[in-house]
Amino acid sequence: MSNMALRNAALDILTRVGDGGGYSHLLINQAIEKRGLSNRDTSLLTEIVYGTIQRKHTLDFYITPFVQKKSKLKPWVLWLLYMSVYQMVYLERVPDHAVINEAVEISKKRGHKGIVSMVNGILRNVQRKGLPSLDSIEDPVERLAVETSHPLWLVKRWIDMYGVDETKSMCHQNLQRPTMSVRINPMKATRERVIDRLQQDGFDCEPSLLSPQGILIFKGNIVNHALFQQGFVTIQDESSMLVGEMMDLKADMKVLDACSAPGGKATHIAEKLNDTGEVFAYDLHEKKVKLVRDKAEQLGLENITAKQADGRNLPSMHEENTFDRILLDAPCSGLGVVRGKPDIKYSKTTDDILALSNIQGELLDAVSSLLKENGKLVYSTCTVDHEENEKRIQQFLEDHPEYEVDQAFFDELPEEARDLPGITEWGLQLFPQDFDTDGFFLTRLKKA
Ligand SMILES: C[S@@+](CC[C@H](N)C(=O)[O-])C[C@H]1O[C@@H](n2cnc3c(N)ncnc32)[C@H](O)[C@@H]1O
Repeated sequence: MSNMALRNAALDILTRVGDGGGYSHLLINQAIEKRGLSNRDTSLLTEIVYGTIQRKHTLDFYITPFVQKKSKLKPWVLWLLYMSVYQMVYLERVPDHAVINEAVEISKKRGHKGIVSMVNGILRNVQRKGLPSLDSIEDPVERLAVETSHPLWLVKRWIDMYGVDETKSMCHQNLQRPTMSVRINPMKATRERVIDRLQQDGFDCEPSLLSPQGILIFKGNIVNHALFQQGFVTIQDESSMLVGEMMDLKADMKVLDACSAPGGKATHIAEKLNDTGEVFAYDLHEKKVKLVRDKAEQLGLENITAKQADGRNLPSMHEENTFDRILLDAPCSGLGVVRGKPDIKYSKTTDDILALSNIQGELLDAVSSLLKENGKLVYSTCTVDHEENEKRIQQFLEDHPEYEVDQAFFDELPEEARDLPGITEWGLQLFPQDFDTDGFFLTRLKKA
């Protein structure tokens, strides 16, 4: 693909994301598949699209002094400016003059002469005069928001919840690319053998501290490797692996995964049961249930039954006191995964958080009756917010005196995770800066 075509594709994706026409990770995947992009093109397209979205607020601060009537610009022109300045500031291997020439060529194809000369003028001014200094922002919270490209309301909310230092680290960590991690399938190979094989094939990888099944991959494309294609490993963030580790699973157990798609944790649970017992995996969306079935099949697991259901209706489908273990990996605002899905940090609102917290409460209430006495229920989210995590659990326990936090959970955490700042009486909030994982909350409750 030519450089021009690649940047045009990037601009299409950015403009669609900006219009609310899709999520960047899905649009990038579609573009890669549709155009059959090479590894080099895939990596540059991903870098430009993610990088531009990830830094959007900072880029806006940078271009504002150079643009008159910014609010009147067509969305594609604004995204072209963001995308170009992103490359000029953050991509050292792309020379500024090449970025400007390509932006001008793209403008010629999409707009009239006035737009072409405006884009050319703005980018040449940025190049000649340099960027405005972030030091000009006096308020330290606003500065943090602009510097790390987070909405101001979110930074303020996190500071109120977790303090300035934790929020600062989290905002900076959210700008880093997530480290790839995979989970080995213990029914097919040991972690040592998989690491040996990957290293022989030129991968830079090491064992995870959070899961004995986890491997961190710093260099190497696992998706193209036979071990991935043959179901020896599956891609999963380490924080999610911790859920399977903390479920206290034993052979022959009957386990409910109420919100299971795409099946990362359901398959982990099934592996831990060593293909004994039974995992009942549900999801609200039929289309997504297929992903759970596909993943189970890819990993060669036969102890998962995946079906469509609203988790809130499960009491009408199963008897009370049926399951030994329940996982509620709840739908959430996703503010812990903004490194990999940067669109999320701009699109979520406090209303979304409150609405999700209500649904989480309804799901918890619904599944709670299905747990056997002395059974254990793990609740998790990939978000960083009290409302959906600690307060959600606190409220549930107030409404359900038959439940309590299982204190053994804290002792069973991996040693490295026992003193984290996110540990409270309600569970563990993992911050992305703790282990370079997603921001993630998990806790384990037991039914007396
Ligand atoms: C955090 S994701 C689950 C990820 C999954 N546990 C995994 O590890 O691959 C939350 C899931 O909940 C599903 N969901 C949302 N509302 C639901 C409901 N009322 N009942 C059941 N599933 C629901 C979503 O479709 C989504 O797939």
